[in-house]
Amino acid sequence: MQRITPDLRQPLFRTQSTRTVEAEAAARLPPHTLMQRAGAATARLARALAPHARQVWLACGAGNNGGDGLEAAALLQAAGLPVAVTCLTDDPSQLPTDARASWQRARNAGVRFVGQPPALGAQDLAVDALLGLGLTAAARPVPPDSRLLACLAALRGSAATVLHVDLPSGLLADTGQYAPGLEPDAPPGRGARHTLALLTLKPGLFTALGRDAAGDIWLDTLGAAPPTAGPDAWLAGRPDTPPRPHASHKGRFGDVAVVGGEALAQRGMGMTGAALLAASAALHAGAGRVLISLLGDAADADPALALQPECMPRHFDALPLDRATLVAGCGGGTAIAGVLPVLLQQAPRLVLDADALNAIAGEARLQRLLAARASQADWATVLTPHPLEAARLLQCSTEAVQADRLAAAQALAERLACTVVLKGSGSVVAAPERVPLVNPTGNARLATAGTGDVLAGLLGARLAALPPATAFDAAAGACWQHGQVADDWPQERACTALALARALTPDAARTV
Ligand SMILES: NC(=O)C1=CN([C@@H]2O[C@H](COP(=O)(O)OP(=O)(O)OC[C@H]3O[C@@H](n4cnc5c(N)ncnc54)[C@H](O)[C@@H]3O)[C@@H](O)[C@H]2O)[C@@H](O)CC1
Ligand SMILES: [K+]
Repeated sequence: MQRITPDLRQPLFRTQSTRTVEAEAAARLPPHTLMQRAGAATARLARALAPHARQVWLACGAGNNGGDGLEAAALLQAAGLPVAVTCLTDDPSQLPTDARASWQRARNAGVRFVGQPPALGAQDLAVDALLGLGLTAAARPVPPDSRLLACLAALRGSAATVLHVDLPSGLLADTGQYAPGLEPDAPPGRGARHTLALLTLKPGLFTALGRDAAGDIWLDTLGAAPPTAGPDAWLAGRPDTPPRPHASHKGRFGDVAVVGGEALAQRGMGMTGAALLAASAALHAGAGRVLISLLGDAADADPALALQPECMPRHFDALPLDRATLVAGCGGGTAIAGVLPVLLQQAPRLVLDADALNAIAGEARLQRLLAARASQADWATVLTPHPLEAARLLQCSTEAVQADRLAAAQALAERLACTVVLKGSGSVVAAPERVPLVNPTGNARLATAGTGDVLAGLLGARLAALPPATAFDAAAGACWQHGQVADDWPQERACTALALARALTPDAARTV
C-alpha cells in the first residue's frame, strides 16, 4: 500500500482497464483471494487512521464494494474493535458470490448488523463500502434506495474519519462527477477523508469533484499487474527542472513577450493588470527578459510598470515574434483579435489564454490559422482554457466539458492540433496522440482573480528556457509548480495573484 503524494508520477486507469486488471488477477488466483486482500488492506488502513476509534461503522452496498467492507468488518471484529455494519441488502443471496462469502465471514466473526447509521464522534471511524467501480451514470429504473441515500448522507456529514473503499460512493471513476441522484446535498463534515483505491488509481479521484470527495488517497494494487496496454492517463509528478549552470546569461533563459491588457480607454474596462500579472510570473519563474505589449493607450499601466522595472514595454510591431515566447490574451479584451492573425502566423512559441481563446472560438479563420501551426516543424502552441472557454471552443456547454474533463481536453487538443491545459480542480494537460495528464497540485487558494494569468506567464517562462521543453512538458511543469506554490502557502498569508507570481522561482523550489 502506498500513500499518493504529488511528487511521484502515477498511472491512472479508467473503469474498463481496471476491469481487465481485475479479470486477469482473478483468473490466476484462487476464488475470493482479491476480496480477502481488499478487505485486509481496508482493515489495516482503518486501524492506522483511527487507532482510538470507540466505534467503527461500515456501510456496505449490495455489490463487491460492499463485499470488501464486509471482509474488513470480519477482520476488524476479530481484532477486537467495536464494529457495526449497515448492509444495503438483508438477503445475502442477492449479493455477488465473493461478497456473499464475505457476508458469511462477517456473520461468523460476530459482527453486529444495524439498520440505521450510528451516531459517530470525531475519534470514530466510518468505512464507506457502498458503491465502487460498479456505479453507472445510466438513469436508474427506480429512484435511489432510501437506505443508500441515508447512508451516503451519514457518511458525508460525519464528524468521524471516513475511509472510502476504492472510490467515494456516488463518484464516477472515469470522470470525477457524481452519478445522477447521488450528488451531496450538504457541505461535507469536518472529519478527515481518505480513499483507499484498489487495483488501480482512477482518473475521477483527481479531477472535477473527485479531489474534494476523496481526501487523501492511498493505493493497494492487491498484487495485480498493471495492464500491458498502458495507462489511460497519468497523474503528474514533480517536474524535472534542470539546474541552471553558473556560466549563464539572460539570453539562455529566453525572452517572454506578453501581449494583452486592454487599456481602460478602449471600452471603459481596464484589464492591464492581467498582462502585468503574466509578465511578473514570467519574470519570477526565470525568463531571461520579459517584454510587455499592452493593447491600446496603456498610460493607465505606467504606475504598475514602474513597480516592475525589469519588464520592458514594447509596441506590438517592435516585438521579436520569431525569437520570443509569446503569451497572448491575458486581459486582451476585444483588442487581442486584431493582433492574433500575426501572432498565429509568425510566433513559433505561443501560449494563448483568456480573450485570445474567446476570439478564436468566435472566428473560423483564426481556428484555421491555429490548426495550421501544427504543420510548422518545432512550433509550440499551448491553449490554457478554463471550462467555459473550452466550452466556447468546443461549441458545447460548460457542463458537457466538466462531465468528462479528460475527454474534453483531448478533443480540443486533437481538433486544434495543439497542447491544451484545461484548468479547474485537477487541471488536465492534453496533446494530440499523447496520453493525457492530470495535475495533482493546487487548492482553492487559486480560485481568485488573476491566478490564470500567472499560470500563463509561468508557462511562457518554462517554454522559453533552455534546454527546450516540449509544449506538453512545459504545460505539465507549469501546472504542477503553480499548484505547489499554492499548496505550500502559509495559512496566515493571503494568496493574491500578484503574491503568487512573486513567489515563483525558476526551479520549482519551495520558497514561499
Ligand atoms: N470481485 C472482486 O473480488 C473484487 C472486487 N473489488 C471491489 O468491487 C468493486 C466493484 O464491484 P461491483 O462490480 O460489484 O460493483 P459495486 O459494488 O461498485 O457496485 C454495484 C452496486 O451498485 C449499484 N449501482 C450501480 N449504479 C448505481 C446508481 N447509479 N445508483 C445506485 N446504485 C447503483 C448496483 O445496483 C450494485 O448494487 C470495486 O470497486 C472494489 O471495491 C475489488 O476489491 C477487487 C476484488
Ligand atoms: K466506496
